[in-house]
Amino acid sequence: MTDSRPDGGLRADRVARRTDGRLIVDGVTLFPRTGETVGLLGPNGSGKSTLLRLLAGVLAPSAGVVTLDGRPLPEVGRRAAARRVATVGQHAHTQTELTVRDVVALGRVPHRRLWVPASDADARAVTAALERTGLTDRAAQSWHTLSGGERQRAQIARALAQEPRELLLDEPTNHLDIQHQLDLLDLIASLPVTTVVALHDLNLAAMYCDRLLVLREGRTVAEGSPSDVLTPALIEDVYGVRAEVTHERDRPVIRFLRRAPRPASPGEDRPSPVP
Ligand SMILES: Nc1ncnc2c1ncn2[C@@H]1O[C@H](COP(=O)(O)OP(=O)(O)OP(=O)(O)O)[C@@H](O)[C@H]1O
Repeated sequence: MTDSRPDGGLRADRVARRTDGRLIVDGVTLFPRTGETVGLLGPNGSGKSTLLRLLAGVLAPSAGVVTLDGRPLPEVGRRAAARRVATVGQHAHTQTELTVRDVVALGRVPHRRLWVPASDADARAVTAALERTGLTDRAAQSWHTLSGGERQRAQIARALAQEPRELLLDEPTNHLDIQHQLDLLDLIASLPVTTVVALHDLNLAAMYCDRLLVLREGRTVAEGSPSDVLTPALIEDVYGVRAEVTHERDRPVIRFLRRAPRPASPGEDRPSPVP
């Protein structure tokens, strides 16, 4: 599905962020199409989280602009933006006394007026979000007793309860076992929302993203479909790792190649065995 409005949705136009005199995001443009899943790739420290925080309006750009339906984010206002854009960061901190359902219900806050009790629609959105993330059984459990992966899923559920049209995720598969990684990305890819997701796993990005944006030192070095972007040359150039790329059902599959350890030649000092 493509966006019929020329300036619709959440967009970053030549955004830069300077911190301590260093450009950590440098002139990045990202125009996600409605409903698509855009993967943000790049080595550690390349600016993925900072770009997500600029898109979320948590950080202000030093140059360039982030717009929501054509209006700069500061003009849209925090509350109105929160009804549209949900974010899941890398490190979620939430008051420990809350139950899982309470945490997920926080997603409804932007939709509720002050002092007005939760409506049936709020309760339905929370129940649906718990179901979609497989946390129904955990609803009454207190947050601080959850495993790392369950906390991650609860934060995704909170974002879903928000019923956003734009979803920003920073390494959402971090703490998840492989089954939950696949379930989560299946879920994200199936949602009728525009998603920008920072990922480290190139194979998961290849499987689930419609488009990829690769950053290095804050700058875009490649953008396009997974097949166009994830070439051996790009992977070696950006990550310094040799890789073999094949294709399955039009999606790249990446196998990383490490040089075999060089056998010691006769007479050469061998490393001492670990005691
Ligand atoms: N508040 C800050 N003050 C100083 N430097 C910062 C600040 N925030 C980020 N940086 C630096 O900016 C660069 C980009 O950081 P960022 O967290 O956006 O990278 P990333 O691509 O998300 O990294 P990772 O894959 O390791 O999560 C890093 O070098 C980081 O140290």
